Amino acid sequence: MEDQKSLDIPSEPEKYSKELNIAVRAVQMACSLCQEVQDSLISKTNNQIQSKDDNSPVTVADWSVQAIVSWVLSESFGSENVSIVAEEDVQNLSKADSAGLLETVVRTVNDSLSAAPCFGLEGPRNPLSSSDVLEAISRGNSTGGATGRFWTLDPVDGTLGFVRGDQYAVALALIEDGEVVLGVLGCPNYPMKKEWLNYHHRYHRIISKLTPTTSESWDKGCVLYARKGSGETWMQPLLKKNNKLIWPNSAIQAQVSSIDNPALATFCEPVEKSNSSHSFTAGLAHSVGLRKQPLRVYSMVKYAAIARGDAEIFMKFARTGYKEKIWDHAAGVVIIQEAGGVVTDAGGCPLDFSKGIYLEGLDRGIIACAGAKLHEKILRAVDASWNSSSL
Ligand SMILES: Nc1ncnc2c1ncn2[C@@H]1O[C@H](COP(=O)(O)OS(=O)(=O)O)[C@@H](OP(=O)(O)O)[C@H]1O
Ligand SMILES: [Mg+2]
Ligand SMILES: [Mg+2]
Ligand SMILES: [Mg+2]
Repeated sequence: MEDQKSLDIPSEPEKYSKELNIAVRAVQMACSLCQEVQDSLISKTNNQIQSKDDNSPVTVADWSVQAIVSWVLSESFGSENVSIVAEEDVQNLSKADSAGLLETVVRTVNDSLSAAPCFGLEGPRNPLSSSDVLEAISRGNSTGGATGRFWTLDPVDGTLGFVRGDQYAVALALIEDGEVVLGVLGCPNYPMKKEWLNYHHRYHRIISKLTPTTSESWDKGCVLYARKGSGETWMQPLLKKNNKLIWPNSAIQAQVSSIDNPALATFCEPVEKSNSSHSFTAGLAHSVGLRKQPLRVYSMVKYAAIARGDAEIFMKFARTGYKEKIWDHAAGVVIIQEAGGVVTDAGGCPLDFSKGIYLEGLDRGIIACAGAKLHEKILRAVDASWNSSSL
């Protein structure tokens, strides 16, 4: 009887389950949008790649994804409850000579939102106007901090990879009282199985013209997600616009690699030398006996690679003076940790998401490893190499 009673007590719903559910769907929809824009960027030579003040690229996809994710979150939770720290602003879009660009963004946003039901989301009753879209993008201008709840969004991480037809990611995380509690990472060009990477999307595109592919063979991308403290990271294939969503969309668990011997490990790092010192990591790799060539991959796909066990070490040592932003790391950190990995700065401290838009106080760089033992070894090697390097 006792047992019967306890079974009758409804179990407490998992914390953040609604947030996670909506976030994964929104990222799926964003990935679909990005794939369409990336295809059009590559097929046409057009002027839709803009430069920001720091000369970094920004595209229709960056603004459009920020608009749709912001819109979906606001609709789902009420705009008064949603605070978002996101990368893009409306400055370039609102210029007098940007009318054409804004029009393209508005069209892209409405095309994407009209397919919201395919992702299990509700779209708007009427298409969004330019000012609705600008407002949705601007809602990403929160500044974060140590208390309360906010989302952080990198609508397109690795924009350089994106415009080059290569890897990029859509990254969304929920932060509460300074801790990342949810992370969702969409990787539209990172197939569910690493081996399919060889089947590179460029070839894929050519082949797909010849043979219509089923969703099984077509899923060249994946979405990873994790909830802090669950001890689980999940990965699902990318949804196509007209596939019916069957939640949780055949997700499988992702786990870090068990390799703890540096000689057998693969390390990944940013593609651009200006984003991380390749010479420092090359010296360090040599000192710990890493034999494999570094895997240089754009974007937070590097975090995904560690979480899935496709690589064991990720290092980023930005030049002195560069301050890492929270949206470039939040989703990746929780996804690696819940998959069994360890992420800290080079001093072994956790990354601090409680200080606003930057990871303040970061010691030298970021080190993510498949496990604690390997992480320990890399930290020691960084210390040993640091003083003899010119960084
Ligand atoms: N100088 C400098 N140093 C370090 N990091 C920088 C720098 N400039 C930009 N960024 C940020 O790096 C983000 C891309 O980082 P990645 O690790 O993916 O680098 S790379 O694209 O592989 O080279 C990139 O993210 P996105 O702008 O979303 O693409 C930037 O936020
Ligand atoms: Mg980024
Ligand atoms: Mg970005
Ligand atoms: Mg950028």
